[in-house]
Amino acid sequence: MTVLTTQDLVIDIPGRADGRPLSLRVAPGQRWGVLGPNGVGKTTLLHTLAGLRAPRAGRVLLDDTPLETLKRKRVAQRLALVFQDRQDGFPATVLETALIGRHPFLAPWHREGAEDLLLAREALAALAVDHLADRLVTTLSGGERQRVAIATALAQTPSVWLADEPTNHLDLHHQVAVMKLLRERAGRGAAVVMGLHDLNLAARWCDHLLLLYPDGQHCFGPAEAMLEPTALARLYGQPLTMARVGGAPVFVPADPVPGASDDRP
Ligand SMILES: Nc1ncnc2c1ncn2[C@@H]1O[C@H](COP(=O)(O)OP(=O)(O)OP(=O)(O)O)[C@@H](O)[C@H]1O
Repeated sequence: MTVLTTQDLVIDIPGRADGRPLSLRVAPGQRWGVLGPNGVGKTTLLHTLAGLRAPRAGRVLLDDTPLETLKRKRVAQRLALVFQDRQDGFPATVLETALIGRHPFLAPWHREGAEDLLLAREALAALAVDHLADRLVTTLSGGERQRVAIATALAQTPSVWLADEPTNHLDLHHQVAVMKLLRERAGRGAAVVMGLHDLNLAARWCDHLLLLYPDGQHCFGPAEAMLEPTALARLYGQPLTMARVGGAPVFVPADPVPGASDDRP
C-alpha cells in the first residue's frame, strides 16, 4: 500500500506569497480531511498532490519516489483524483465513463477486457448508478454525475484517493454512502485525502485533519485534537458552538451575541 508524503511543500497560488512549507505523511488506512475557507488552496493542494500542478517549492512522494519522476500511467495506477467539478466535453455513456478508471491498466491500443468491464460495473453498482449505465453522462443530475465520478475512481482501484468535495451535489443518504465507501476503502489499506467544507462530515468521517489558514499557516494532526472550536472559529472567521451527539462532536454557527446586529431582516 502506498504512502503519500510531502516534503517542505509550498503550493503555487498565483499572486500569493509562499505559505508555510507543508511536510505531511499520509499513511495507508488514514482518512484525512483538508479544511479551510473558500479560496484558501484546498483544490490547489489536492491537484499538487496528484501531480497535476507543479509545486512552487518542495515535493510530493508516492512511497519514496518523487511524483514528478514517475510516469503518469504509473501514478494513475496508484492514485485517483475526484474533481470538485467536471465538464463533460463529449457525450460518453455512464459505463464508458466508469471504464476510464481502467485506462491506466490497459496496454497501448488495447481495449478494456472482461475484468475491466466487471470492475466498472461493480463500481457503478457500489454507487447505485448501475441502472444508468447506458445513459449519456451529459443527461445526469448533479448528484448522479458525482456518483459516476466516484465510481470511476473506484474502478481505478487506487491505493491513494484524493477527493475534492466528494459529497458535492449529494443528498444526505448518498453523502453517508460515499463516506462509508471511503472508510471501507481505507479499512482495506487505501490512504484517503478529501477536501471538505462540512465540518460535521469531517468530524464524523476523518481520523486526521489538515487546517489551511488564509495567512498561509497550517496545522494538522489526529481529528479529535484538531476539532477545537476556538481554532475552527479562527479558521472560518465564524464563531462556533460544539455539542456532542452520540459521543461525536457536532458544530453549529454560534448564536449572535444578544444585542449585536446580525443578518436577519
Ligand atoms: N489559474 C489561476 N490563476 C489565478 N488564481 C488562481 C488560479 N487558480 C486558482 N487561483 C486562486 O487560487 C486560490 C486557491 O484556489 P483553490 O481552488 O485551491 O481554493 P479552495 O480552498 O479549493 O476554494 P473553495 O473552497 O472555494 O473551493 C483562489 O484564490 C483562486 O482564485
